[in-house]
Amino acid sequence: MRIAVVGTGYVGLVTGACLAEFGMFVTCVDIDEKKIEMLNRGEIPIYEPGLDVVVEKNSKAGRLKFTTDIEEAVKNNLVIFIAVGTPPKDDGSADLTYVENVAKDIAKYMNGYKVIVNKSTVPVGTGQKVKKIIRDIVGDKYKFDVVSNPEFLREGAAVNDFMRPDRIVIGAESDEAVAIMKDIYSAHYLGEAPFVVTNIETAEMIKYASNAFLALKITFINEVANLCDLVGADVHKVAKAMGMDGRISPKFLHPGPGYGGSCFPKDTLALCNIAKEHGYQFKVVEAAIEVNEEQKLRMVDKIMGLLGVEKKEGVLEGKTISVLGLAFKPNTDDMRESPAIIIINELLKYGAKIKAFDPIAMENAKKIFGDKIEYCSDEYETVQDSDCLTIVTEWNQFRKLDMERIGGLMKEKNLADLRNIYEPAKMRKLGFNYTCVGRSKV
Ligand SMILES: NC(=O)C1=CN([C@@H]2O[C@H](COP(=O)(O)OP(=O)(O)OC[C@H]3O[C@@H](n4cnc5c(N)ncnc54)[C@H](O)[C@@H]3O)[C@@H](O)[C@H]2O)C=CC1
Ligand SMILES: O=C(O)[C@H]1O[C@H](OP(=O)(O)OP(=O)(O)OC[C@H]2O[C@@H](n3ccc(=O)[nH]c3=O)[C@H](O)[C@@H]2O)[C@H](O)[C@@H](O)[C@@H]1O
Repeated sequence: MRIAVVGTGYVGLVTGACLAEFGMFVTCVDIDEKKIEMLNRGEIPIYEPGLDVVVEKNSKAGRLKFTTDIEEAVKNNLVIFIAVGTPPKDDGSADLTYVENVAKDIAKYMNGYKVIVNKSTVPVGTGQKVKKIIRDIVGDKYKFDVVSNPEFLREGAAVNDFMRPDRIVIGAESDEAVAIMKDIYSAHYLGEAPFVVTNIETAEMIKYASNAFLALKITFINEVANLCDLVGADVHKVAKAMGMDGRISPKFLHPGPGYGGSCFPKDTLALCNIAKEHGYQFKVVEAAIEVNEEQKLRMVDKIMGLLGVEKKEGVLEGKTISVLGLAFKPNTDDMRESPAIIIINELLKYGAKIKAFDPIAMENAKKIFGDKIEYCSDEYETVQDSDCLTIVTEWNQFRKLDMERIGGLMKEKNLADLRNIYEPAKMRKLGFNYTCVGRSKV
C-alpha cells in the first residue's frame, strides 16, 4: 500500500515511520524545508525514544521518504493522512487553517480515487468540511473518501503506543474506505487491537472525549491531593486504593503541578468551544481547565510557604530557586504548555533568581526563557547555593540523586517535590524542609 502523510511533526513522523515499519511505502510531506532537509540527512527533529531506529531502518529499506513536494505525494499515493497541527485560537477553538490548506492541496493534485484520512485532532464536523472543500474543487471528476482516524499516542512513548494501541478508531462513510483502513492496520496488528468502526462525527468526538476525560482524571486527583495536604492524608495511598477498583484503574492518578503538553490544554478548550457552538455548556471540563490553571500557581504558593514568605512584590529578591525538569513530562523535549513555564515566570515576577536543568529540553527552554534564567549542565550545579530546589518534571535520573550531597550544596535545605518522587519522612530525616503534592503532612 502506498501512503502519504502530510505534516511531519510529532504525529506525522511517528505515523509515517510506524506505517513503513508495517511494510507500507510511505512519503512524509512537510512545508518546513529545514525539517525535511534534516530528515533526509538522517537527523530526527524531535526527541522521541526509539523513533530514530524506526526512521533509519525504514529509510534505508526505501519504504520511508521525506519531501516538500505535495503534488507528487498526492498523485503517487492512494491513502493520504493529514497530520498537521490544530492549535488553539484566542477563543479556545481549534485553528483549522492548516487542515483546510492541506485539503485544498489534495483537491488540486487529485488524479484518481483517494482515501483522505484525518489524524489531526479536529472538532466534530471537520471531516465533512474537508469533504466539502475537496468536492467544491474537484466536482464529480474523482471519487474520494474522507476518514477520521484519531491518534492516541503519548509523547515519550509514541512508537510503542502507535504500534500497540488499545483501539483503532475508524470513522468512515464507505465500506471501501473501511476495508482499506483495516488493511493498513491489519498488516501489523494481525487483528490484535480492536477496531471501532463508526461514522466520522463519532470518531472525531471519541478523541476529544478521551483527552478531556484523562484531563479530568488528573485534575480530580490533583484536587484530592490538595485536600490531602490540608487534612494530613497520603494521596499515594488514596490513589492506590482507588485504582484497585477496576472501574477506576490506577492510571492517570498521579498528582502534580497540573497537566501540560500540546494536547490536553488545547483539546479541553476546544471541546468546551464545540459545546458552546452547539448551545451547551460543558461545565465539568470548564472546571477542570480552571482548576488546572490554579494548580500551577498553587505550586508557587508551596514554594513561598517553604521559604516562609508572603506573596508580595519583590518578596523573592535575593533568593535563588533551582528547577529540575522543564519539559511538560519526562522523555520528551517538548515544552509546550509545560507547568514549568508558569511556575518559573511567576517566581521571576516575585524577584527570584532561577537556575534550571533538564536532561533534554534545554534548547527549547532557551527559546522560551532566553537570558531570564541561568541554564546549568547537571543537577548538582543547579542546586549550588540555592535557597530552594523545585522538582517539576519526574525524569528518572532525578529519582536517584545523592540527596545528602544536594543538601550540602544548597544554601537552605528547602525541597519542593512537585512530582512526589521522594519519601517525605526520608527527606525530613536528611534535614530538608520538604513539601510535595498531597503528602506534605505524611
Ligand atoms: N503531539 C502529540 O502527542 C499528539 C498530537 N495529536 C494531534 O495531531 C495533530 C498534529 O500534532 P503534532 O504532530 O504535535 O503537530 P506539530 O506542530 O508537531 O506538527 C505539525 C506539522 O505540520 C506541518 N504543516 C503545517 N501545514 C502544512 C501543510 N500545508 N503541508 C504540509 N505540512 C504542513 C508543520 O510544518 C509541522 O511540521 C494535532 O491535531 C494534535 O492535536 C494527536 C495525538 C498525539
Ligand atoms: O492527544 C494527544 O496529543 C495525546 O495527549 C496525551 O498524551 P501526552 O500529552 O503526550 O502526555 P500524557 O502522558 O498524557 O501527559 C499529559 C500531561 O498530564 C500530566 N499527567 C499525566 C498523568 C498523570 O497521572 N498525572 C499527570 O499530571 C503529565 O505530567 C503531562 O503534563 C494523551 O495521553 C494521549 O493519549 C493523546 O494522544
